[in-house]
Amino acid sequence: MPRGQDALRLCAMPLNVRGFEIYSGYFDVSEQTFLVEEIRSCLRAAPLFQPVTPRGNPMSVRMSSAGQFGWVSDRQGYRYEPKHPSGVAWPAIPERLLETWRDLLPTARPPECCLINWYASDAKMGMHQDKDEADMDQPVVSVSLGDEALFRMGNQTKGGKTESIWLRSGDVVVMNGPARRAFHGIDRVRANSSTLLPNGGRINLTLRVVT
Ligand SMILES: O=C(O)CCC(=O)C(=O)O
Ligand SMILES: [Fe+2]
Repeated sequence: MPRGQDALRLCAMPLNVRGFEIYSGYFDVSEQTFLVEEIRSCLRAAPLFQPVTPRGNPMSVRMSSAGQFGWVSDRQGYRYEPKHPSGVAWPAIPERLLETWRDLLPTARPPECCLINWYASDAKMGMHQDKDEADMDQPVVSVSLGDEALFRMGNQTKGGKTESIWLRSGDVVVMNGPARRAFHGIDRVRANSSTLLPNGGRINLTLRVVT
């Protein structure tokens, strides 16, 4: 159920926080439900796994990917791989997400990875930069589904002042320009703040150009 161009334009004015463009309520509930179904189908082909940091610490977020490349982390480091750890190819990126990318970023190259992050209510993601991509001038698009999460936005170097915002189900964040290289992370998830996912938790989808 692709949404009409007019509907897309209605939410074209994002909130700008330190260069992070936040499209609040970009997806309505029926579109969120559709996306969850699409992601469930991706996860049947490429199940969630628990990544380990290069230092050997398990991450609290479980992950998988769709697209030509998937992001993985283990003792060998952070990187993109053409296959899921089980050896199967990653499933295709759902068309609705490709459409969103084209809507928000008509001049960017198409995304080659959709990282699927799954947060249980106690999961978080430490402050980091997205910097495993070859062309860091290409934007990143992030979609939030399910429980709300406190998203912290910092600077292009570690430390300094930060600002936080609660991301809700259906929100989309574009990281482009200086914000593309800015530190960011998820401090916490607010349990039971959404009814989208029957067992609670949060899904974050991050679209990226890898090569
Ligand atoms: O979960 C989020 O909203 C952010 C995810 C993120 O920063 C990442 O996957 O690199
Ligand atoms: Fe990130």
